[in-house]
Order: sequence, then C-alpha cells, then structure tokens
Amino acid sequence: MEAMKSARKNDTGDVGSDLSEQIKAATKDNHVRAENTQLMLSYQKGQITLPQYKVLLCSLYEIYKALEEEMDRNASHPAVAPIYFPQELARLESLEQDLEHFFGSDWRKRVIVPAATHRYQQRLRQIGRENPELLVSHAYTRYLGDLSGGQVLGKITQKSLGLSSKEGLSFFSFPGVSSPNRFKQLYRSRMNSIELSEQQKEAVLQEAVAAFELNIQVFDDLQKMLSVTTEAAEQRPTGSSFPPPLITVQLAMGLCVALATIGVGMYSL
Ligand code: HEM
Repeated sequence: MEAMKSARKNDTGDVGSDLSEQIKAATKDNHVRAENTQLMLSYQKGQITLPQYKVLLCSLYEIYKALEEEMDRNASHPAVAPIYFPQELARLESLEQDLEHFFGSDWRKRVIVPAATHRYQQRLRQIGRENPELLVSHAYTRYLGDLSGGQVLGKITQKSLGLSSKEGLSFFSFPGVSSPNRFKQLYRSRMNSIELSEQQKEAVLQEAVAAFELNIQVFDDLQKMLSVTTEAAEQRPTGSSFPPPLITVQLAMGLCVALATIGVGMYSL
C-alpha cells in the first residue's frame, strides 16, 4: 500500500488516477536518491571517467538484454503491447556498438558486471515469466529516464571523455524519436490506457520503486568495483595506467578475490 500512498501524496497533494502520474509520484523520492548516488553525482559534475563509463555500459548491456528480450517475448501481452516501441526505444544494439567501440571486437568476453546487475537481470527474467504486466514499471524507469535526464548525460559523457565524434555514445541517441518530450507524452498516454485492477496497479507502482532501487544498487556496486580495480591497478608494479588496454586474467582474478572479500560478489559473462 506504501507505493499507492506516496503516489497520492506529491508536493501539490494532487495526483490523478492516471498511471503515469501515480508512477512519477510514487518514485519521486527514489529518483532523488538515484540522482544522488556517487556515480550520478560524478556524472553531473562532469567528472565521469572512461573506466566508470565502460563498466556502466557493461551493466546497461546486461540490463537491457534482459528487459528487451522479456519485452519481445511478451510483446502481445495486453499490459505490454501499448508500451512496446522497439523501433523507437530498443537500446541493445546501440549498447553493443558502444561496447565494441570501447572494448574491441571481442567485447563479449570482457563484459563484467557486479552482483547487483545480476540481481536486476534475474528480476526482469522472473517478471517476464510470471507477471509480464510489471514490465511496464521497468520499461518506464529505464526508457523515460533515458529520454529525460539521459539526454543531458549523453552530452556530459561526450565532454567528460573528450570524445570528438558520437562514436561510443549510441546509447544516448534515439534516431527514431524526433521529439523526446512529445514521445514521452505519447508513452504516458499509452501507459494510462493499460487496463489494470487496483491490485495490479499497486504492484506496478511498487515494482517501479523496486526498479529504481535496483538501479541505485547497480550504481553503488559499480562504484565499489571501480575503487577496487583502481586500487589493484595502483598496486601493479609496472606503473602502467588504468584502464589497461586489455583486462588481464590476473587483474580479473584479483578483482574477483577482492570483491569476494568485501562481500559484493560478482557475475561475469
Ligand atoms: C544524473 C542523474 C539524473 C538526472 C540529472 C536526471 C534528471 C531528470 C530530469 C530533468 C527529468 C525530467 C523531469 C520532468 O520532466 O519532470 C527526469 C525524468 C526521469 N528520470 Fe531522471 N535523472 C537522473 C537519473 C535517473 C535515473 C538513474 C533514473 C532511473 C534509472 C531516472 C529515471 C527517470 C524517469 C523514469 C523519469 C521520467 C519521470 C516522469 O516524467 O514520469 N533518472 N530525470
């Protein structure tokens, strides 16, 4: 009931019965928390580094792979069909291009993600199998975020990493969406057209809160993972810079041991 209560109470105390309004109100505090994670704060200060961006891309790849495969599988489900926009929104291919740009042609072997990403992915698979109507919560959290703050983050990434072209930044670009604001309006109206019982609506709101929390946990784990790899790189005798051109087996092993020690856990492809 908590999500429904916070969906009713926003600043103005005036949230209608539309799912799009309720979901925004229900996740308002979580959005603030997501913006204030260390990783997102680095972003907003224009201090995102290449190692940070690369590990973020790896996790986004795993998350969108699960999200988009589950959306595709449930494309004709009555709660998914209205918000199914693969042409306009799908991110998987663009993430693959970006990963290839930064890691090279054998990028698939180099994708490493922390335990939180694995948990996020598992949750998406589970709801895809058991409660496809909850996919709307996850699609909302990621895609509307990408079309909102994500657009600014794309420009910051280009500047922070000193990239001269758009290469490596496909994730932020939506060639099928000419006006993000107009598209978001269409998306909200489609969300509002989904027929849900009160119980299902409450579950969708709760799942959106959970989706934000999963993102926050991913950002926090990535931050921990980076501080461990940076320390490991600093302890390497040759004084070579981080990130190395190749993630060596030695570093990956050292990273696993270090992560296990701090209890984070790690999942790798
Ligand atoms: C640096 C971090 C972030 C910034 C600066 C940021 C900024 C913004 C801004 C300016 C909006 C538009 C608000 C509006 O139109 O009323 C927005 C909307 C949104 N953001 Fe973020 N955001 C950030 C991180 C995130 C993250 C990490 C997520 C989720 C994973 C997220 C999900 C969303 C969603 C779902 C919306 C749409 C809200 C709605 O209209 O219903 N944002 N964000």
